Amino acid sequence: MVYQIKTIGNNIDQKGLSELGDQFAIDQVTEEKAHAFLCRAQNFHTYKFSENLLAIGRAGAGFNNIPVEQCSSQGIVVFNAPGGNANAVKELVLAMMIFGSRNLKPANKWLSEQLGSDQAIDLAVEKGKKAFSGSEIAGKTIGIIGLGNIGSRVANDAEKLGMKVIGYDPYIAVERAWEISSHVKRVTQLSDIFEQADYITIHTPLTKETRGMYGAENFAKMKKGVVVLNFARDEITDKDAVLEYINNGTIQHFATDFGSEKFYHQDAIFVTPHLGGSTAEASLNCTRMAANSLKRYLMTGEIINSVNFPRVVQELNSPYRITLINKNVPNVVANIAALVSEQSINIANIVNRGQGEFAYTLLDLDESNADKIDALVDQFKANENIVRVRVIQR
Ligand SMILES: NC(=O)C1=CN([C@@H]2O[C@H](COP(=O)(O)OP(=O)(O)OC[C@H]3O[C@@H](n4cnc5c(N)ncnc54)[C@H](O)[C@@H]3O)[C@@H](O)[C@H]2O)C=CC1
Ligand SMILES: O=C(O)CCC(=O)C(=O)O
Repeated sequence: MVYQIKTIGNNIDQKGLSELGDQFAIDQVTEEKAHAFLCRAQNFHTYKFSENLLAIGRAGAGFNNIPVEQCSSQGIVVFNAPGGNANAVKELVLAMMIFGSRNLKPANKWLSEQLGSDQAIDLAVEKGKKAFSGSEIAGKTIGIIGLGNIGSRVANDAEKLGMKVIGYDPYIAVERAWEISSHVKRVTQLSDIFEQADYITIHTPLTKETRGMYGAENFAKMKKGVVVLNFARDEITDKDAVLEYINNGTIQHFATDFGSEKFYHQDAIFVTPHLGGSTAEASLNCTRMAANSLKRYLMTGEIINSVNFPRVVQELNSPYRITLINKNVPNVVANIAALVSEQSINIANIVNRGQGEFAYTLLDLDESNADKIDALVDQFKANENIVRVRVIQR
C-alpha cells in the first residue's frame, strides 16, 4: 500500500520528508484523496475534511490552527512536533530581550536619519547616542509564563546569562521540571511574575486562561521600564493595553511575533512576522518529527506525539491488527470483544486508551483468514460507537 501525504502550505522542509520511504507518495493526489496532511501554521478551522483523511501532522508546536475536537469526532489523529522548534524560539526571544533593552530599534532609526560624510555622521553619533543608552540583562529578573519546551530553555539560558529567573506554570510536565535549573524560582501566583519581573515572556499555548493574559489587569501590576515579549500566540496580547502601558511609561519595549497595524511605526515595539520557529534547523526537526509520527501511525497504528489521542506503542506480532477510534463510553470494549468472539477469532492483544470523549483501541488478532477479518470490519463499521476502523496487515 502506498500512503498519500499532502503537504499544505509551501514551507514544509523537503529533506525532512525524504525519510518517509517508498511506501509514501508526497503531493501526488488532491487533498480529497490524501491519507494524511502535513502542515505548518495554516488555518484549518473552515476546512471540510474528507473521509479519506486519517491523520494530520503539524510540523510545529502550537496546534490552535487545527480544529482538534472536530478531528477527534471524525477519527482523524492530529500529531505535533513537541520541542522541535523550541531552540529556535528561545534564541529569538533572548535576542529580542537584548534588542529591547539596548534601544536598538529607535537607535537604528535615528542613525539612518543622520546624513552627510562618515565624519559628520561620527560627530552626530558621539553627540546623540546618549539618548539610546540601554541597560544590561545580567542581574535583572526575568519572569517566564509557561515552562514547557521553550520556557524551560529560556529559563536555563537566562540564568546562564546572569539573570534571576522566576517561572509560573501550574501545569508543568515532570520531564520539564527535571530539566530546569535549580536556580529558577517557581512562583505559584501569576501576579508574582507581573509584579517582580524586569523582563516578561510568555511560552504557553493559546487557551481560555492565556487569551488576553497580556492585558490591563496584569499590566497594572508591572514595574516601570519593563520589557515584555510575546512569541507564543497573537491573541494573548490585548493590543490597546500594550499601547496604553507604553504611553504611560510602564512598558519600555514590547516585542512580538505577531503583526498588527496598531504596532507599526512605534519606536517601543518591534514586530517579527511569526519567525520564532523559522530556522532551517527547526523546520527540519519539526518536519521529521511530524513525518515520523505519521509514518508510524499509518504503517503500524502506533500513536506518538498526538494532541488528541493517547500514546499507544505496541509491537505487532499477529497477522492482522485492527485499530478503532471509538467513543469513550461504557461497554465499548466488551462490545468489541463480543464482536470478535462472534467471528471465532482469538485476540492476541488488546489495548484501549481513552482521552476525553474518544478512545483508541488496538486489536491484534490471531487470524489469517481475510474473509473473517472483512466480516469483523463490517461489524465494526456498523457500530454507532466506532468512528474509524483501519486494518493493518503484518
Ligand atoms: N512564534 C513561534 O513561531 C512559535 C510559537 N510557539 C508557541 O509557543 C507555545 C509554547 O510552545 P512549547 O514550549 O513548545 O509548548 P509546550 O507544550 O512544551 O509548553 C507549554 C507550557 O505552557 C504551560 N501552560 C499551559 N497553560 C498555562 C497557563 N495558563 N499558565 C502558565 N503555564 C501554562 C504548560 O504547562 C506547558 O508547560 C506553543 O503552544 C505555541 O503557541 C511555539 C513554537 C513556535
Ligand atoms: O513556523 C511555523 O510553522 C509556526 C511555528 C509555531 O507557531 C508553532 O510551532 O507553534
